[in-house]
This record gives sequence, C-alpha cells and structure tokens, in this order.
Amino acid sequence: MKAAPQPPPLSHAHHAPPAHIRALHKAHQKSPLTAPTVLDFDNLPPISSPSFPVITPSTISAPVASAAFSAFSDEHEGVTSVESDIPIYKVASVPGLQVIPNLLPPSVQKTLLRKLLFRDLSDPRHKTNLHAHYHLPPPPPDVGSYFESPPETTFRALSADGRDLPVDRMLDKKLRWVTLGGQYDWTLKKYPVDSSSLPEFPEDICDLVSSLFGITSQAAIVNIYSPGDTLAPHRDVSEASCAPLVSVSLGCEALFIAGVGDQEGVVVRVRSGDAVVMSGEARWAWHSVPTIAGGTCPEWLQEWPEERRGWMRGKRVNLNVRQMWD
Ligand SMILES: O=C(O)CCC(=O)C(=O)O
Ligand SMILES: [Fe+2]
Repeated sequence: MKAAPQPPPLSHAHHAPPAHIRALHKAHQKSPLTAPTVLDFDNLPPISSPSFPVITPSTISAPVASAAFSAFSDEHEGVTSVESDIPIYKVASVPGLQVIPNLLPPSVQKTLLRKLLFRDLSDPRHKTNLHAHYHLPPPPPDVGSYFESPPETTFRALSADGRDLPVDRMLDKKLRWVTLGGQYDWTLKKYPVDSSSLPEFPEDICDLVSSLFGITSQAAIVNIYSPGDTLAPHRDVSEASCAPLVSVSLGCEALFIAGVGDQEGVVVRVRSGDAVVMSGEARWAWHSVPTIAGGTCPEWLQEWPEERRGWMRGKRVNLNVRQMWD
C-alpha cells in the first residue's frame, strides 16, 4: 500500500526556490497576460489539439454552488443562483493543480471583499503587515471601517523616529496583507504553537470554502497587491496538514506560476472570481505571482467600494486559505 502523503518538515520553509522556477518568474515579470506561454482559461486551444493543457474530470454542481452562495450572500449585494455545473480543470502538466475559472459570481465577490476588508480588517486580532510598525486602533464603532475613516485619520509609528501614516496612504500603498485565524509568523515561518489565543477564523468564509472545496479553513492570508507588485517564488510548507490550499482572486488580473519539484512549471492567467486549488503533489508546489496587471479590474468592480470609489480599480486581492492541521 502506498504510504499516506506527509507534509514536508518545517525546515523546508527556508529552502531556496529552484533555478527553473526563478527563471520562469523573471521571464514573466514584464510579459503581457497574452504571452503564448500563458495558460488562459478564456482562450483554451481546441480540445482536439494533441497538447490540450487541461482535463476536466469533475465539477462543482449547480445546486451545491447555489446553496453555498446563497448562504454566504448578504442583503446588500443580493443572491445569485447558479444555472449550470461549474467545471474544475486539472492542469495536465502539474499534477494536483486545479483551476476553477469564474467560480464566484460578482455579488459573491463583492460580499467577500466587504467581509474581508470592512469587517475582518477592522478586527485588531487579525494582524496586518502594518501592526509591526504602527499603532493601528480599530476604527471607532460609529465609523465602522478604515474605508470610512475621515481623511485626517493617521496611525502613529511605533518607533520614536517613524513618521505617522495617513489612512489614505495606508489603504492605497502600505497595506499588503491581513492574516485571518491562525496568525502566520512571517519571520519564524510558522504558526504560533498556542492556538488558544488565536482569533476565530470567520465562520461565514469558512462555510463558503468548506462547501465549495471541502477543506476546513483555519488560517488565511489576504494579500493586497497593486499593479507592479509581485510575489516571489515560495512554497507554503508551514501547515501540518495535507489538505489542499485554496486561493481566490479578486480585482485586477495576474499571472500565477506553479511547478512541482524539478518539473516544468505552468503560468496561468487568473481573473477576478477564479479559484486555484493546490492539492496532492501540487500542495507543496513552488509558486509565485510575477505580474499584477493594471487596467484589468472588471468594470462592475471598478467603483467598489462606494465609500471609497475606485479603490478596487488599482488592486488585486487574493484570499489564500489553509488548513493548519487535520
Ligand atoms: O496571490 C496569489 O495568487 C498567491 C498568494 C500566495 O501564494 C500566498 O499567499 O502564499
Ligand atoms: Fe503561497
């Protein structure tokens, strides 16, 4: 019998990416989304072509997706029902890598953004990249979120010689990530040992992810990118579970690279509402984001949020969900 797969040892978090993934990343830092090396699910080659890059062995059924979306929806954005089953594509060259293009309907994307950026970002237990450098008191209850903070709001630097951070600059430039639930320590590259002090993972997001993908969300990184930003090649190996890693893209388009071991990697064009699942062998794949493309936010999302019109036009938000243990 084949032994059950095991997560790699924690020391793997400190391994350097292989040269071929670094080269692929570098080659796509300036390349257009339409480069011939890019796998684009809106422009797949004809299915008869001998090197057809994907297989579609399964779907998320329309009733399952509809139930998941309607449970998640809020009155503000309304409910959308799903008419047909949603295909899950397996990328033939990277075993275990799955892409579900166009999974989340617009109303669900807007609801998700509001939960992440209005609600969860306002909860000081979910840390951001800024907490190490600034006092970040939660927005007062009558204000509700940082997006509604008056423009004169500033955050005090922790160091005596640091400059204060105005709320505009915080939202437009400096905010790079928020961690939900299990608070990943980026310096030590691990999760805290004492889980009793962790904030709960938001229940509604956990329910959405578990009904669509069957994983138990225990930690997430919400990455907030601007055009021109990149994410260097890495592997997510700090979790003690082999459960798949689920990644949802919102806003501007990007290129996403993934490759297992020394096998050739793939470059996928990801759009707002797409999900990428790294399962099986690909759970420990090297991956990176070499390009975030400005001017590619879908039109219906460009003015979001109404409290700060146009913010989303220049952003890509990625929700990266993990199960830390079984
Ligand atoms: O932004 C993405 O698509 C990937 C993010 C990622 O790999 C991570 O947060 O570990
Ligand atoms: Fe990652």
